[in-house]
Amino acid sequence: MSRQNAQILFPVNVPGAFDYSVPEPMRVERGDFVFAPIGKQMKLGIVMGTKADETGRDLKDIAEIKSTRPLPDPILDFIEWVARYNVASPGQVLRMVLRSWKALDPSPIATLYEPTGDRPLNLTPARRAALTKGGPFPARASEIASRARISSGVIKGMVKVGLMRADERPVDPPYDEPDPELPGRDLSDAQTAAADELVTQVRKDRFSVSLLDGVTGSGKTEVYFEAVAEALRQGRQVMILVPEIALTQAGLSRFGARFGAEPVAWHSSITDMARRRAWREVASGRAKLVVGARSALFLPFANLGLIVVDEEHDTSFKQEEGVIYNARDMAVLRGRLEDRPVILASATPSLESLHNARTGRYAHVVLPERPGAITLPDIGLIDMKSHKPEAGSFLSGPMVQAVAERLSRGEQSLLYMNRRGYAPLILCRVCGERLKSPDTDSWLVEHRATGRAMCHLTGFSMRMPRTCPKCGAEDGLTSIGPGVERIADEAQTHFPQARVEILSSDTTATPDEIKARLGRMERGEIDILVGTQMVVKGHNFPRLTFVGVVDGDLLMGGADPRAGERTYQTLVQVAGRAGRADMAGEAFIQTHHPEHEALQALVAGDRNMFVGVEMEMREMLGLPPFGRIAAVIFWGPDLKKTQKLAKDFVTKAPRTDGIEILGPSEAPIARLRGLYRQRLFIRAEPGVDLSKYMTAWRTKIRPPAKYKIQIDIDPQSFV
Ligand SMILES: Nc1ncnc2c1ncn2[C@@H]1O[C@H](COP(=O)(O)OP(=O)(O)OP(=O)(O)O)[C@@H](O)[C@H]1O
Ligand SMILES: [Zn+2]
Repeated sequence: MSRQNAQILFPVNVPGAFDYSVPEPMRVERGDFVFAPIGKQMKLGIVMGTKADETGRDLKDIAEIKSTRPLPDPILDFIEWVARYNVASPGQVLRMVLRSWKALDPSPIATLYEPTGDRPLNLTPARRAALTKGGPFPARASEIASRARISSGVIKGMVKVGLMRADERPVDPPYDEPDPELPGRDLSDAQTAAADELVTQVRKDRFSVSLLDGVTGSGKTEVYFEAVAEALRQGRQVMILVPEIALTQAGLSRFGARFGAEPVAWHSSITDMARRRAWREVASGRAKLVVGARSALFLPFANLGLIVVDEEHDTSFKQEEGVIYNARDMAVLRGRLEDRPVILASATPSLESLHNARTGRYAHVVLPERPGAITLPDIGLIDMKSHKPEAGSFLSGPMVQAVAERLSRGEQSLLYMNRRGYAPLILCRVCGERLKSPDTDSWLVEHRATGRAMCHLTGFSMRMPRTCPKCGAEDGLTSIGPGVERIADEAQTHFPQARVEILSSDTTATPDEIKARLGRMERGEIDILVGTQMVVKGHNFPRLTFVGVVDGDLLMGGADPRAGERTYQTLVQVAGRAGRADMAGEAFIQTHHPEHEALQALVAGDRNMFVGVEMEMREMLGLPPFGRIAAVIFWGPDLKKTQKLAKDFVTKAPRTDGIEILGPSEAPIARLRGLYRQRLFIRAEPGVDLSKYMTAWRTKIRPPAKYKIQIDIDPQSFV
């Protein structure tokens, strides 16, 4: 046998894998974890491939194989494909897979204590505290001690007298198994038909994509639960991707209720310990049901059976930093590499997915109505040109009237305003100065509840100044425009007796407060809820019958070719929160442009009309799904040099047919955290491999230190 060479990929941002020699008698295989020297360090990497050494090159030796489960083939392929598609380095993608090194080792073993069940009457206070306040059990002595505010010695004493039991156990136990045989809800005929179609795809046990396209409240979740149950019956694992803000306890409990065990939750704010446990259990194939935000896509499933992307149109599936990728598209790619079915669910599918369904690439599974006698809400427009509120007010007469009616009937209203804080602009009446974020092209937003002025782009915040920072005038600063806090104030002024609360993803509200507020809303303890985007996601409030959109024009305009689509999607989703139980719902949208086609389609309840107009426009302009686009953003500390970098980059464009270059020009956010931003768009005809083209282009220029070239394939954000 000849000596083996191996290509090792390290989780670092370098162009690719490095060749190493495998010293005899060591043998490695694709997917093995190894230690190898890189620079002066010994680093853990992964074997991407091996070959017989024919060249006799002088290569460094691999130092050691780590004894752990190798990464499965499909995820190795996935790493390479994600990198290629998004013009990133495979090492950066590997880093997203290996979020927890400790997960590669078996669970640490510790001495864990739990009560024996013996409970004599004459307990000392410390021992009683250990039993009543020390849980959940089993736990380490130190954990019990700190929860019960006693010393660890007490617990050891309890073992001696038979009140506690001590065992050596893994700290990270496996999760409870979901049970696919628990009964779901009784499905309507339409829901049953849809569920059957999805179950059939799961039984075929190979790659397919189904678009589950059902109106708001039609029971999409109940329907895809049947497909999930089928995959679990096969003994396989299921990955469900949801928008990050849908990962609330209420959201997870729904899975728990259906399958008898809480799913494994994966998102950006879980603890390191939870991350390690989840990763290890997913890799072993034991964790069966994972519900996660977009990064769950990079978990190393051993035996994946089904991928579901819920709210597939949602913009939060796009990661905008580091490796820029769209989790919905990458989920379809992962399904293809794993050769397993994928379900994309939405009440407002993206035009790309609709196009794929219409052209037959995706199966189209449609739920045209809500189950039973429940109907979709009626939607009306309020023309703000003829219903102008007084200066400094933002709710029109008809809107206030609609809320008043609900209040008199004991029903709930939701006022949607997608702006956090009190007012989006702080202006000096004396000198005209606007309060701006330092080093960033963005206005400061007044947050009255906390008394601060904040930048929503960078997180900068300062105490709300009393005098104008420019002219020094006292009491000259005034707030322009509405945010949720201001709308809540106005609603409270109209209805002094009403229980008004705000729901927004603010730094001031802890997850527990948000949970409590959602609970009060569900139980009918809030009359008027004023909320941002956060209220849109998947909530069911049975007594909510009126939705008022304070500013229907907010999402429109600008240079964003997706603005129409976004407006339509958001408004359908917000309106769709009304009348989901047995009381009919209604929605009003305040607008200055009632003639806008997205609004007209909404009122007519005619999605095809909107989609038709939008598709025609996209086809004419060669935009997705009829062509592809990429964005390039140039970042740098000096304006002139950033402009020059962008221009130089354009001169290096490889010559190919079917490519059009637009720009460079200043980005709408021209300065962020002190860095200037220039921007370029590339439009490609359908047949062009845009990723390959951009990769070739990218290698022709190396930005100077402190300058950055960022490539975004299929951009969703146009700032
Ligand atoms: N067949 C049924 N019988 C009883 N209740 C049902 C049935 N189908 C759905 N529901 C209930 O209707 C509500 C809406 O269902 P679900 O959340 O699954 O809809 P959805 O299509 O995912 O909604 P959206 O896209 O608007 O978030 C839920 O409270 C759900 O439990
Ligand atoms: Zn001033």
